[in-house]
Amino acid sequence: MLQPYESDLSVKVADDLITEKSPLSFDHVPGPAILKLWYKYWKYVPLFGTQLFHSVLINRLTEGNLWNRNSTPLQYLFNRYGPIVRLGGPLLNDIVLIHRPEHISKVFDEEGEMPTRSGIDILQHYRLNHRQYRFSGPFCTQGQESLKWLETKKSLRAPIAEQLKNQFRKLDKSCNEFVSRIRQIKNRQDEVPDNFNSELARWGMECFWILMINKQIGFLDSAGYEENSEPTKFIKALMNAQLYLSRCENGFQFWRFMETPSSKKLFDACDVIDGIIRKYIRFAQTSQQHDSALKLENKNYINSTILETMLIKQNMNPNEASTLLMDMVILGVLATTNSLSFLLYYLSKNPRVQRNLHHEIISKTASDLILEKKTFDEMPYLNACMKECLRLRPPFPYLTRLLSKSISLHGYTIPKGTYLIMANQLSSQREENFEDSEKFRPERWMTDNVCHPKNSYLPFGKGLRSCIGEDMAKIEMMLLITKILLEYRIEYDYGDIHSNMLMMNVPSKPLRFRFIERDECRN
Ligand code: HEM
Repeated sequence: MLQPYESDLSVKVADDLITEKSPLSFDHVPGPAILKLWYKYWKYVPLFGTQLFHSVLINRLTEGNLWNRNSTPLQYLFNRYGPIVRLGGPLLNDIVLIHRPEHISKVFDEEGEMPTRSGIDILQHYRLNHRQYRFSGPFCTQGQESLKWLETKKSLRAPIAEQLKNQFRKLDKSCNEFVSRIRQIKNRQDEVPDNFNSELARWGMECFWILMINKQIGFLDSAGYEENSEPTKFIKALMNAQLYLSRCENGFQFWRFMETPSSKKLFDACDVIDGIIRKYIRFAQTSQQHDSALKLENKNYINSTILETMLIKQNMNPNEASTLLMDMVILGVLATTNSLSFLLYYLSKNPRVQRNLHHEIISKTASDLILEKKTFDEMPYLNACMKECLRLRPPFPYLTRLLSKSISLHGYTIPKGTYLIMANQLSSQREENFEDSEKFRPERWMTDNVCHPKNSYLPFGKGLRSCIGEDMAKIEMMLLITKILLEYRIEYDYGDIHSNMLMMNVPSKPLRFRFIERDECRN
């Protein structure tokens, strides 16, 4: 039975009252009435850790014994209270959890011109307080600042699409280098070492800089692996940043009051990343001065790199550009490489799918056909495999929005200022939205009439604040999978890999894949 929020248990929620015509007040939204600190819950809302801090006490709080071995805490809450759950407290805005596609649609339909999502407070703190910058970064930006970001974002879309086409050959080359690297690092049982995720991060960074500055930096070169090389320093800092970002955000946020070991390590890692990014910003500024006369005269940015576009066309200062690039790296590049890890895992666990995909790849790359960006439009199975992986393991399991106006959801009035957590991973794993939802079945995306409810699958978010790196991520992932499968069959012999939360879904175990040479196997 549903219980109304707060202590007035005498208020009964009659189903027939729940109509859009006469919305019930917010106080009727069900949710845990007796709040109790509960650690397990917290880790399932990591992205939201920020705004939730003052409600650390609230967010892990719930009624009775929440631990249910068969479901995540979030599922428990939905099973217990229904499709709309209110968590709230005396200290902060209320939080409402939703998962139904029609409710998610409604939030996006009404998100307005300045949508706000939950930021990442420790990153904001790093920028605004530690570095004294003025831009808190795209992931954190809110209010008026976000209008400027949205303008920048709009102007970057065309250059990104342009560079994905123009730099395709370089991306292709870096994927070939990665494939060769696998050959160097796998052991006699064809197994790659435990740190394969950081190898993938090197490849992700190489692709990132190709697209931003049209150059290969050498993350996959032998010199780039030397202990004191810039790529090695960058990758170490990146992995540390991911780890300590998550430690600072999830859990009690002592860093708000004083420097903690985790915030220090995070800031040190961010300083290294910032320092290296700034070096490329300085290069771009120099080359900009060099030929800016020509470019400005012709108002022609076609030959500019994305970084130059940020600096020239968007007039971003180095602090702003560095902040944007750092967010893209820490959250975007790692989201891509973690998704790739899961895709490799799913392919290794589903030999039939891997075989079908290999056949498609062979047919498209037969004879001396040169791979091009548009080749992927003709590879439906590859696209389907990627979608299926992002359905089961989207890097960001939640989307969040701060309501800019009151809306009516499921018969309740949800007031302006409420934080909405939209459980998109849960939504794309519910049986009513996807049949056999737990299975990795790319074929579900192959029919003309894909029948899942609108907005039940949103790995890249939606609306004005949706992911700017979607095409980059997709093209890079498809290119690398194609190259890998052309050379190797992938196997994995260990226990199931689930996801851990490190600001995003990351594989719970080392990626000890076996890459077996194609010419040693029959398929
Ligand atoms: C598989 C890879 C990726 C996934 C699944 C992903 C997913 C997401 C999601 C869910 C959001 C929030 C959207 C929303 O709130 O509606 C987001 C935002 C963002 N992503 Fe990605 N992302 C990926 C890769 C990338 C890459 C490669 C980059 C850039 C290099 C990037 C840059 C960004 C930026 C800058 C934002 C903030 C956009 C804004 O606030 O307006 N992402 N991403």
